[in-house]
Amino acid sequence: MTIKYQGLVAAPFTPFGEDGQLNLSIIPAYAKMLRRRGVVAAFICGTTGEGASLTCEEREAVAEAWMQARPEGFQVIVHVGHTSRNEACRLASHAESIEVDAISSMAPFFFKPEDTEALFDWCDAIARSAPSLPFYYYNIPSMTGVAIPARELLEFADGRIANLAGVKYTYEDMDDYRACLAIEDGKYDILFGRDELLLEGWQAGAKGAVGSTYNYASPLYVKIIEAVDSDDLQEARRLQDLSISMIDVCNSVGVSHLAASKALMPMLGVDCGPVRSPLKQMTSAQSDEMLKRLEAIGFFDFAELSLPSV
Ligand SMILES: CC(=O)N[C@H](C=O)[C@@H](O)[C@H](O)[C@H](O)CO
Ligand SMILES: CC(=O)C(=O)O
Repeated sequence: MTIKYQGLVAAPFTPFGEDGQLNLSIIPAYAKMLRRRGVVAAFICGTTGEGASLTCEEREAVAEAWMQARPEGFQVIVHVGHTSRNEACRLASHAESIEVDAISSMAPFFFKPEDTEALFDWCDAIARSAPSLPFYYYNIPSMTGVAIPARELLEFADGRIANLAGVKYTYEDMDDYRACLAIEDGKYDILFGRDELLLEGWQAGAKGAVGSTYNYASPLYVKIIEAVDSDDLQEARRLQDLSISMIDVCNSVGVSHLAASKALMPMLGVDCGPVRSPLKQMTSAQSDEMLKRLEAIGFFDFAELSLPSV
């Protein structure tokens, strides 16, 4: 399989109105904004999209909205993972019926696969429900509690899942990451998913990356990739340090990183509204504090945004 995604893939927030219901009307502007800021595709209804907090009907509606809104050449990858395999399979066939570009599933996170074979069975059933679409296993042990090395899954599944395209790799096991890339010299597309380690991922051989912070800080990451590609490691490290400081700020204002960073989106012209229960919404005092701290690290310059007038 040739490499499919080259560059930055954003994992969009799911837009809600103040009533907590889906607000699909902003998705066309969201897709255009991402593309204008150097993003090549969207990975929807995953972690950042609060996929696990949506009903299946809502997830289908979000996928349909992105498919209708997407600009020419912009790709849509749909996360279909669920704790019920039947629901995941149903979401996969829906995604195929609306002709999305690829699907992905994380491991189930309540009853968990106990070994590689059980994880393979899970992925196999979902991949077979959308046989015409590339399937990516979404490796995210921090959220699922499933830390089966992705290399083991790929080796076990090799030749058995015809549409297995690769892994969306949100973990910091760089040995395993490299081992995945090395299988038959790059047979699989291994999308890197730790934004704070993009430099390390790119040096290891990543060609594509999926992340939440590419929603609002893509210009910074475009420059990290350019710096690594031109062997300017000093500059790449300086820029990656800015990414780490930015993520540290959003991690330390008293709510989840997701809730804090979702509150940045109005600055990009796409107000994604509140987060959904059980996540906590940030207060306006926390938001002011976050903006002050982001300004102090130069966020508005490196993310190419203008400081909101509050
Ligand atoms: C747990 C989580 O949301 N992981 C995201 C993607 O997979 C990342 O994009 C992180 O949000 C990002 O690396 C900041 O920690
Ligand atoms: C960041 C990411 O990939 C996700 O939200 O699923």
